[in-house]
Amino acid sequence: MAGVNVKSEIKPLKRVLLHRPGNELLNLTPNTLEELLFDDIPFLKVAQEEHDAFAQALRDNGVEVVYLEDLMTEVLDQNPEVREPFLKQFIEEAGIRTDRYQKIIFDYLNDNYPNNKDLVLKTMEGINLTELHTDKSNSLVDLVSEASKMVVAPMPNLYFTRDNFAMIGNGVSINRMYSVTRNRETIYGEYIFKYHPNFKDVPQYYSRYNTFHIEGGDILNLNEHVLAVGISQRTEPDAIDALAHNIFNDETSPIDTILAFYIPNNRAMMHLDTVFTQIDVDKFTIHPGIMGPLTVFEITPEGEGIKVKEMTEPLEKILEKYLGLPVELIPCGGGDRIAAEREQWNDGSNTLCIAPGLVAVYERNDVTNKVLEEKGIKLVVIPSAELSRGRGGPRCMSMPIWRED
Ligand SMILES: NC(=O)NCCC[C@H](N)C(=O)O
Repeated sequence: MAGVNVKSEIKPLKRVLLHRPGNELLNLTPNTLEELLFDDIPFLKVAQEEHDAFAQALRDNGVEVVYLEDLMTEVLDQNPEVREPFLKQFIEEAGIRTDRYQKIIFDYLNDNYPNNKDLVLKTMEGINLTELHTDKSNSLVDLVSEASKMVVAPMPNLYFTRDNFAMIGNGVSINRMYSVTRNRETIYGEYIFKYHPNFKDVPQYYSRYNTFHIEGGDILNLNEHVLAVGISQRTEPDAIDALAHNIFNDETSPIDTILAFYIPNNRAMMHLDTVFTQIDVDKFTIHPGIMGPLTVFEITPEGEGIKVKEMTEPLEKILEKYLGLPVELIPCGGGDRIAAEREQWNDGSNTLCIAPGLVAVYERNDVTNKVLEEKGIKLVVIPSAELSRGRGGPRCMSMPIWRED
C-alpha cells in the first residue's frame, strides 16, 4: 500500500500514523508550558503506557500502526546524503543563528547519534546546554548564560500527529502551523513526502512555506467529494482559499465542495475536531458550545477560481444535504453545560473512528461515553490521565494514512 487514501472520517481504518511520546516531554518546564502549548507536565512513563495501550487497541481492531519516527528514520537510512542537509535545516529552524553554535550543535548531533533513529528522536527531544560541553572561556555568551537551559527547544506536541500534515483523499496538506513551536514539527513531513518511497509521489495541496496557517485538526474528509475545514484559532480563511484552489485544480481529486466551518477562536476549541467528529454514517459528536456561533460557508470551483456562499440552514440540514441521509448530532456531556465544558476540555468530542460506529475515546469522559453507548456506538476506551494534559484526544493523536474505500 504505497501512497495515502483517506476519503472518509469513518470507513474502516487500515493504516495510521502515531508518534510515541518521548523524552521531549521531559524538557517541558513550568515557564515554557504556555509557549509549548501544554497546560501541565505529563508523567512520561504513564503517558507512554497510555499511548502504547492506544496503539495496541488500534492493532487489535485491524489497524496497522506506523510511527513518525520510523518513517523519518527510513528516509535517512535509505538516503544517506539527506542526513547532513536535514540536520542543517533542523538547526536553522531551531533558531540557532551563530556560525559557532550551528557548528557545535551539528557536530554534537552528527558525532553522538550515528544511528538515524536515535538522531531523529534526539531532534524531537531538544538539547540542553549542559550536553554540549562548550569551552566557556571562548565566548562571553557561554560565560554569562545559565548553565542548564534548552539551546534547542523540545517538540512536545509531536504526539498529536493529526496536525502537522493531513491526508486529503489521495493527497496531503503539509501545514504551516499557527505557533512557532509546532511549525518546527513539519520538517519531518517535508522530508517524508519528498524522499520516502511510499509517500514521495503523493500530491501536495499545501506547503509549510506558505504564509497562512492551517492545521490538520481542522481538516475533515466528510466523503470523497466533500471536505470540511475549520476556520479557527489555528486555520486562517486565506489558507482555506489557497487549499481549495489547489485541490480543485488537481484533476485526480474528486473533491468538488469544501465546507468552511467558522468556529469560535479560543484555546478550548482550537481546532474543528475539538468540537466536532464523525462517529458513524449518520452520527457526529458535537460540543454544544459551538451551535450558536457556528457559520458554515460552501466553497465550490468556478472557472479558474472559487465561489463562496454562506449557508443559512441548521447544521443537521447542511450535513444531510452533503451526506445524503438524515444526521444526528450527539452533544458532548449529554447536553449538560458543566459536563459538556469539562469533557470537551478533555477531548470528549475528539474521537477517532476506526470503522462506522466503532470509535476510540478517552476513558475520563464518562458522561459523553455513556451517551455514545446509549446511541449504539461501540467504544474502544483509552486510558487518558496523562495524555490528556497535552489538550488533544484520540483523533488529535492519530493521522489516518489509509481507510478502505
Ligand atoms: N487536533 C487537535 O486538536 N490537536 C491537539 C493539539 C494540542 C496541542 N497541545 C496544541 O495546542 O497544538
